Amino acid sequence: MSDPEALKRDAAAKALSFVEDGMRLGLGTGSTAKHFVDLLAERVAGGLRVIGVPTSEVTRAQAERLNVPLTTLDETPELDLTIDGADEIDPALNLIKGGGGALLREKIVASASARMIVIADASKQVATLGRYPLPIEVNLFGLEATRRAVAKVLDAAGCPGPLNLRKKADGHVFVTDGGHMILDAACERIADPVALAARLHAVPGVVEHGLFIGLASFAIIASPGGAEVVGRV
Ligand SMILES: O=C(CO)[C@H](O)[C@H](O)COP(=O)(O)O
Repeated sequence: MSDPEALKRDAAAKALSFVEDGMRLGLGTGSTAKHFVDLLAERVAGGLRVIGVPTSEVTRAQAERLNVPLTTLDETPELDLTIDGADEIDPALNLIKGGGGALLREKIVASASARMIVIADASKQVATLGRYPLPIEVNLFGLEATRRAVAKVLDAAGCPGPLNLRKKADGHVFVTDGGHMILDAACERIADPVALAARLHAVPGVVEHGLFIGLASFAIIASPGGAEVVGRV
């Protein structure tokens, strides 16, 4: 059995080979992206000049601790490359993201980047998105009304539910960096991610959802045989 952390680190290490001196980077969130920031920091200590926009307060704290220079999208609105993990990756490189709750900033940062590399171990590859619960970030105002409207959209899309308000291990409601809540939708199989993405966006109160359509340029997938590029570099 391969060590999952070693696989994530392999994917992160390969992604580092696409980072060039002077690049403006989007820094992802999650355990795989954490490996990337660790490895990037080693290169920065060795003289690599980059500047990064973190996709969460957790990643910001890590990057600051490791002396990776940071900026914001207000100062640096266009980025060269974002490197981030994913919860699921389909053959068209559509993604489910947001398992770590950072989907809103992750999507803003990826959208501001010329390219996005997804790093993951092979367990994240699926034929059809939906096995992993789809995170939907919602405003606190009108939460129950929004939840019902989202449930209708999911029902029409063939998602059986349940639709759960995300809670932390201590039982308290999970609050995102933007001060919102997350509804996790059990879909099992998302037959048409593009249509579902559009319908979720149309619900007032939905801030963002974890379907990342057409944002990933390519993926680096690590398995015990090595880390392979999936898609066109
Ligand atoms: O979208 C994310 C956080 O919001 C993460 O990228 C996703 O959950 C994957 O995390 P990990 O690398 O820990 O499996």
